[in-house]
Amino acid sequence: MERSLKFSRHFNNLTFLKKKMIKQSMIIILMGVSGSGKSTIGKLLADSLQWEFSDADAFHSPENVEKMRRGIPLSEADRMPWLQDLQTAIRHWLQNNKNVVLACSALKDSYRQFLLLDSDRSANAKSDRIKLVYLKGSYELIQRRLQERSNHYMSEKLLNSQFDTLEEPLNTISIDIAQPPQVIVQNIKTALRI
Ligand SMILES: Nc1ncnc2c1ncn2[C@@H]1O[C@H](COP(=O)(O)OP(=O)(O)O)[C@@H](O)[C@H]1O
Ligand SMILES: O=C(O)[C@H](O)[C@@H](O)[C@H](O)[C@H](O)COP(=O)(O)O
Repeated sequence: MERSLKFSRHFNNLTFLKKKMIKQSMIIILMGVSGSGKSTIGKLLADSLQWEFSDADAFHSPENVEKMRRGIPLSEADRMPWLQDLQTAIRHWLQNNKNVVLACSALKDSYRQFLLLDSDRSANAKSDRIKLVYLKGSYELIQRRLQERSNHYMSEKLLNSQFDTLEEPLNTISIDIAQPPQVIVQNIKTALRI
């Protein structure tokens, strides 16, 4: 009895040490309105870290994509299944210890709460494995960039509604997007200390 108790304590200590030694993966969510540079910066950042890159655009249903193509803003109900799928993906990455940069508009506080606070089941409160980075820029700058962007379904007419829906995050790393892409990537890495 005494022996088996000792063994089980020893085993628990080993499991604890093993957990501490395995470096836990991280998810960086790059958020901001359409045209703020989430995909461009996200790919560069993921490349420079040798992490996976994922674009939340790819999680939208064909119906959502068609709506945005026609210049109709998504409703709360349109976004719910999309956010649900993104939450499932984040859980999967965390469980499989994958480092991922995710480009995702995450315009409202409630969406961020859903993705950041409710995705990491092992976290008691806020997950420290999911980092949020806000790509911040003026309407005029982003409008100019959207006018120059081609091969994208998103109608530039939606920029007004994107800004109307946007709730700027507080107490979050906020990066000025007026800089060249490589400078932005370096600023994000510096801010996150990675
Ligand atoms: N820092 C930057 N400087 C100049 N152009 C940029 C910068 N970031 C993005 N762009 C350009 O702006 C447009 C929108 O960027 P994109 O990455 O598609 O934004 P989002 O994914 O947020 O919609 C693209 O044509 C992209 O090449
Ligand atoms: O919630 C939304 O209204 C959309 O998610 C939107 O914010 C997102 O930005 C689009 O997917 C367009 O794609 P781009 O951001 O790449 O333009």
